[in-house]
Amino acid sequence: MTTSASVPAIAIESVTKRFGSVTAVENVSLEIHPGEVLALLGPNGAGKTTLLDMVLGFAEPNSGSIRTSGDLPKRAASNGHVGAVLQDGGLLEDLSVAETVKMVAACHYWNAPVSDVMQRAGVADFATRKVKKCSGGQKQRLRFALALLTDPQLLILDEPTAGLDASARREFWDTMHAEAARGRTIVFATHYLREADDYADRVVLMSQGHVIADGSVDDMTAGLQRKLSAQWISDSDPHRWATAAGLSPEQFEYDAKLQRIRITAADTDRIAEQLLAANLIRHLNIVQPGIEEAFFYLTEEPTSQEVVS
Ligand SMILES: Nc1ncnc2c1ncn2[C@@H]1O[C@H](COP(=O)(O)OP(=O)(O)OP(=O)(O)O)[C@@H](O)[C@H]1O
Repeated sequence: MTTSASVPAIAIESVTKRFGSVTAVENVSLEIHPGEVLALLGPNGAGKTTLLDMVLGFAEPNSGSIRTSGDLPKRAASNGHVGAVLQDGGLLEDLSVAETVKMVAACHYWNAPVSDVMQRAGVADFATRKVKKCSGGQKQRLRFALALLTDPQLLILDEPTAGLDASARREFWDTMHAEAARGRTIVFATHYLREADDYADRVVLMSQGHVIADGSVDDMTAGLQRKLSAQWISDSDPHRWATAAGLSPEQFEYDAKLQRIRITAADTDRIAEQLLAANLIRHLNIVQPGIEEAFFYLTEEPTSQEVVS
């Protein structure tokens, strides 16, 4: 596997894709560098699959250009420079796992040693099992083995762990992590925000065909409000304190039964210092917003799905 740091792994320039009256992707530009692990997030219909399909050469943009390792997507894919794990890429149910890998290997002009690929993708242990007897997680590993056959510099994964249980997801990502450590560029679309947080160096958030945020999870959560909670231990009225501190009723809550205050604010550190200095609270807890909060805030998805620890 060779990578050149000077040529972007993927260069997307002002790309727009329409389906009739629907604009699935609008004027998107992105540069993805060799060795990056990038998560593509966004609500249903945001344009993630359409963008990945264009990167893989399955669809053509209406305008703009895409290059993968400096090449046209179709050429890069046919040269084996790009591997893809798609959610429901077809598999022949009556073949065994090993037969499937060998058959697909035979279709390539060049392939990495089959036994090595099977080992790396974690399918060697169930190599003789028929595809129809494999679990969802095992089938995804098999698709992953097929994607690795040409030793591609770039791996594109569209919702690779959709429908898998937590342990199958973790096993899949452990394997993927090892491939990222080998310097492969990995771009994956997911609805599991935790996966983006755990495995990606960079997160691109799409909504309605546009890129609305691009950076690390820390960048995306930096400006969000934190949540402070603590036990109120003073005889004074917490509401009076909150008003004097300039907190609005939306920012301040007091549970008289539990004697706990809850504050939502950007400057919780300063507020905590004041409360502690005046000996008003104990058992202080400040929660930093995570990727879920950033996602729902930026995409304005309903907050009922918000996960607050
Ligand atoms: N072949 C197609 N014909 C017509 N419209 C399409 C086609 N493919 C996608 N679309 C539309 O383009 C928009 C973007 O869809 P896309 O599948 O790219 O979104 P997504 O972010 O991958 O969504 P999801 O998370 O639900 O998979 C949607 O409005 C979708 O209905």
